Amino acid sequence: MSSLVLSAPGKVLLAGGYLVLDPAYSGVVVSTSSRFYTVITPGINNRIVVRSPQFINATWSYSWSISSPSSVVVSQVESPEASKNKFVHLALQKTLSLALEARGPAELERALGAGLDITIVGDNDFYSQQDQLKSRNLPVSLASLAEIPPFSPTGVELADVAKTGLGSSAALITSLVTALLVQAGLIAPDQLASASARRLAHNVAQFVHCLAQGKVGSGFDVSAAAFGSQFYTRFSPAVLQPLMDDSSGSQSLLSVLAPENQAWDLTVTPFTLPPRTRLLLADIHAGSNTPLLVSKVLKWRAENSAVAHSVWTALDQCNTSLGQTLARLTELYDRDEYAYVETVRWAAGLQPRQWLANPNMPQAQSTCLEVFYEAHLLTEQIRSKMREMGKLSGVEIEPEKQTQLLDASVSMAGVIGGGVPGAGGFDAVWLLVCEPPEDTPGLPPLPRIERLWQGFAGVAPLLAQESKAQGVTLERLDDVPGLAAVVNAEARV
Ligand SMILES: Nc1ncnc2c1ncn2[C@@H]1O[C@H](COP(=O)(O)OP(=O)(O)OP(=O)(O)O)[C@@H](O)[C@H]1O
Ligand SMILES: C[C@@](O)(CCOP(=O)(O)O)CC(=O)O
Repeated sequence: MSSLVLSAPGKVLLAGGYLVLDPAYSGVVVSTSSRFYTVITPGINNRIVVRSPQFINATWSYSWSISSPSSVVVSQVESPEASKNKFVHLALQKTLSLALEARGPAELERALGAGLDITIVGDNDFYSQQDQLKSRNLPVSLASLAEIPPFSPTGVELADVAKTGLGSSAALITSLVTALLVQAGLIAPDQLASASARRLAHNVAQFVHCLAQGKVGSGFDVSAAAFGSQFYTRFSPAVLQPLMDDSSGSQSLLSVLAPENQAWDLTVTPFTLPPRTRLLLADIHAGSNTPLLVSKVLKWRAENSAVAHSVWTALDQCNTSLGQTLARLTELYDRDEYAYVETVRWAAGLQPRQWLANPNMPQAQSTCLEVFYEAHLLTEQIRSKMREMGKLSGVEIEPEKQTQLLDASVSMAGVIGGGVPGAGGFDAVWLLVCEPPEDTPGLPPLPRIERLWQGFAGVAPLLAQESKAQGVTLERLDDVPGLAAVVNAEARV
């Protein structure tokens, strides 16, 4: 059976939380190796059946009707036990409407055939696996997480799952919308990497995500899902306003969502973490209510504009410098790989405050070390400013428990820095850790940090690293471990 598979990564906003809502400021976003996958296979009975096999009561069945020449209506097929999924329903409705507008009814009928079967799954990291580890009697470690089968069932309904904050809805929508755009012939599979295909996928996903959330956020999560790790400056919400206000669905989607539309004024500057460093996330088995945190912080900002302006300005300087410093490390690697790798070996065995202590360090290495140390200082300054923002606005941006976890973690040998990502609160926290070559003497930082975290109740690492692939990607079913098994198990039900 032919299958079309699209994946999109999750995200970690290392720096720029709250600020990135304002187009005057940027964020540093890392896309994660943890991804959402959408698999489309031919269906039957003129139905689009969408299944999320990791959840209980998560199959949604839709019919469609095309009234010539310009309207398609996607309706959920009612059944007493059917739950609703606004995100999935809107992705279908809006992407098929766009396909009808762009390619006409005959092409849309062809794309839908006798129906579509769609399976959606997310890597285990999007959901806390701590209960799984407990029930399997496994110690809390990266090795144990790797033993949990891919796309493991959560045992609960979608509304009740403990999320880790990696942006499940943005990754889900981006993979689903892009898969539908490919299925409908708006994106040729071999063109997906092109700038215009990616922009189309981004624009449609951004619109659907905003509509499903009922508001236009900064959109950094959808941008990371579409384009990969980046420095992100938001688009003006005005570009989407006509579509957000169009309750009758009569507005042209194509004129707003087309990649050529210059009103999409976001800035995406591709970025990667420095070589021989690793992103490491700590799930704290909780998850944040981002909209609530955002509304409180923005209310405080509006009521205290002078103080807020000085906090925002100071934070922005640190955030921008952190982005530049990380990019500079990659440049230093490109310029002198040997000196860079020797620096990582040295830094991996010492706490940051000891890094600059050797007066006999060769010049090229001490230059590298100074930049690593600068990155460390900046992450600490950002944490301190974020705590100040939280204190002033009465919001737990870096709650006391995370402060303890991060303080202990960032004083470990080989840890460059860390922080609370995005809106902060109880989402998984991040660290950037040195990864020295294997022949480096001594225990590397990663297992030492795992051991440290085992002393913190309710804390577990996640497998996620930085995504090697840039943004939304066409996959082969058999190349993704465990994916064919979940899709085929579903098909047998
Ligand atoms: N596996 C899935 N299958 C189908 N729909 C999903 C899935 N995961 C998420 N969703 C959709 O996304 C919605 C959750 O979106 P919400 O904005 O609350 O999460 P989020 O902020 O992206 O979460 P997080 O950043 O913590 O991962 C769900 O109600 C559902 O509609
Ligand atoms: C607070 C905010 O800037 C970041 C939220 O990030 P996260 O979903 O908590 O990772 C909100 C936004 O950018 O839409």
